[in-house]
Amino acid sequence: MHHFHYSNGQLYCEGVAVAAIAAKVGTPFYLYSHATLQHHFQVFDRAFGETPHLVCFAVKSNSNLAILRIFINQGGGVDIVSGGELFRALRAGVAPGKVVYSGVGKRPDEIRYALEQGILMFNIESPQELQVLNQAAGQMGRRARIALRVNPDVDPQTHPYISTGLKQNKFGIDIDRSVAEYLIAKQLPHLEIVGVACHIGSQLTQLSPFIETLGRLKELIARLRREDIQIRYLDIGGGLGIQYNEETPPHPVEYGRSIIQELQGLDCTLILEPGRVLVGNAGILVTKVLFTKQTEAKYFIIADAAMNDLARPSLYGSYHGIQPVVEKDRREVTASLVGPICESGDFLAKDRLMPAFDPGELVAVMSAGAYGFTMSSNYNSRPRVPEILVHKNEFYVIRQRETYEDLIRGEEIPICLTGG
Ligand SMILES: Cc1ncc(COP(=O)(O)O)c(C=O)c1O
Ligand SMILES: N[C@@H](CCCC[NH3+])C(=O)O
Repeated sequence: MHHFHYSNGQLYCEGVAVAAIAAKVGTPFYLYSHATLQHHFQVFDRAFGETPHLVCFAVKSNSNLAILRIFINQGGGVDIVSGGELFRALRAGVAPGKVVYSGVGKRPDEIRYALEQGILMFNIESPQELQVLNQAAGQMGRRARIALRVNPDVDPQTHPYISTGLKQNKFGIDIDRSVAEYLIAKQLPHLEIVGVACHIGSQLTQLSPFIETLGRLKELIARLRREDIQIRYLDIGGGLGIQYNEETPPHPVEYGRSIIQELQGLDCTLILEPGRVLVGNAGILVTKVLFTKQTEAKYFIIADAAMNDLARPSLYGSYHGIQPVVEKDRREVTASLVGPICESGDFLAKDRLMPAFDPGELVAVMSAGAYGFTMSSNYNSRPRVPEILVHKNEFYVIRQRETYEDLIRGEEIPICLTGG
């Protein structure tokens, strides 16, 4: 559903003109539609109907407290990968019993924090982690609920940097070895085996890799049950793709239907960890053109947002739609939309046909709600941009623009350098 739309040649987010927000908050900024976020959650959640399930939003895709709160208010849980994400999610109001914790490198302090809070489940990614968690739980007088995150060796057919379920990836425990690890875990006194977890990659545009994975997970659960290891939760991760350009990913309803069908009679509570599909198309990045520049080789449109604000194009060569905030009659040019950062890899769109934007014009970088702000940095000492949420006919600053003072917070010049 699209709550970003044009009316009288102006881009709107729900009932608010994007240009009016820009006039108030300056550029660049991230802009999200509350209605879209809520709608995406509901559609995804309802796609699993009466099947016992929990939608654990992948915090890494967008960790703004207000956005987490929207999903939590709908009954959602969270998938976290760090102590920092746990802290955020708790601040946003999540019940610890709805938190699953993935990641290949959990630190001892992060493990203790999650144990203290009593999260739903640790998704264990190595034999050593199993031992460390058991020990930590023992020391704290707790019992940790666990799943093993298995690596099924399935090709998700996505960008190599974001595929996670192949043998050569660092993630999970080889599915063929996982039964042996489950048997070890069963002997560890401070662990309670409750689940099986898996996540094969991100931005998947086909159902077949999911289905192939489910087949392997079902087999594994059957084998575990023969070993008298009871599995209550099956966590199948996230990864459902969205349309950035010409992709045709399955609709969440189709995704849900095929999964339910595949898992009939399994008698597990399903856990899902969607990120991108909930937030990706619910947000845009709004930037302003500073200059245009014709060189001998190319035409550049230089904007005030850069790779530090949105890393995806530079990092993965990803496509994001580029649209005017205020439409006007004009030609199209083959251009690169670039930022002020001192790297030639700093582009938001490269050698593409786009409107011939003029200096001073606002540009919307589409589908920027997932892995946009969360992957942003202060490179080139650029303050991170604000995040704005539109709800009905109002807009709310849900994260303020960083200041120069914010940039140096925590830094100190030691006395040995000041001669004091
Ligand atoms: C363990 C885990 N769960 C969930 C996700 C969310 O993925 P996506 O945003 O593709 O739905 C990721 C990232 O790919 C992940 O690593
Ligand atoms: N950061 C990636 C997705 C990574 C998924 C993390 N498991 C992207 O923007 O597409």
